[in-house]
Amino acid sequence: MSDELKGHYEQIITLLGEDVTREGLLDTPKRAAKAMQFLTDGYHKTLDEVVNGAIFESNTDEMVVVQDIEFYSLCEHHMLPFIGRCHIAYLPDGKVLGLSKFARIVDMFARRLQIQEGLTKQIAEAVQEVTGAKGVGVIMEGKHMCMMMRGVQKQNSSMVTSVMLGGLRKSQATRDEFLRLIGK
Ligand SMILES: Nc1nc2c(ncn2[C@@H]2O[C@H](COP(=O)(O)OP(=O)(O)OP(=O)(O)O)[C@@H](O)[C@H]2O)c(=O)[nH]1
Ligand SMILES: [Zn+2]
Repeated sequence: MSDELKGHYEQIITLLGEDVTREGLLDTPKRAAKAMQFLTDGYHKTLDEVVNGAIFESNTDEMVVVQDIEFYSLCEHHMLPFIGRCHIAYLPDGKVLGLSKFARIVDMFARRLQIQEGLTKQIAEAVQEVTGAKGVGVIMEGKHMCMMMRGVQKQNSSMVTSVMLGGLRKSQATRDEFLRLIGK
């Protein structure tokens, strides 16, 4: 697979007008293939693997917030990066999830071709599925290279998306608490 991808990168680089035999580019097709495979390795992961059983019993029923999880994704329209921060809140129902697993869930979905809205929803639904929480909220703030480096070239724009499930959807007060905790 990697060799095939490497061959395609050789063609792409040549079609872009470069000389793949010049010294600086000799290993570039291989590196590019490897980098792209890393940036899309979310396709080869499952929620079970990523969570690895790190669900713990707990009698806490207060909101838990994990904020400022950085993400790096690729937009499905241009395959250019969009990057930013993700904030996750949940209302535990007898179980809590290992802290690092929130970041692993974010990476698993971010390392695919995505639009930010879909990414936000997939993360929220995954957290809901593994924790069985009474409510889940996910807010993502992203900067899209396809809007900054090309196209309309707006360097200061960012996109905010949110998905609220269960108690975070139903209760304005709970949503407000989430926003307050992340300083919004
Ligand atoms: N809603 C949404 N749109 C996105 C996201 N990433 C990129 N886009 C948009 O997808 C659209 C694709 O529009 P097209 O007109 O088909 O493509 P294009 O000619 O390259 O568009 P421009 O970017 O306007 O030059 C653009 O408006 C992008 O800004 C995303 O995560 N969510
Ligand atoms: Zn794009």
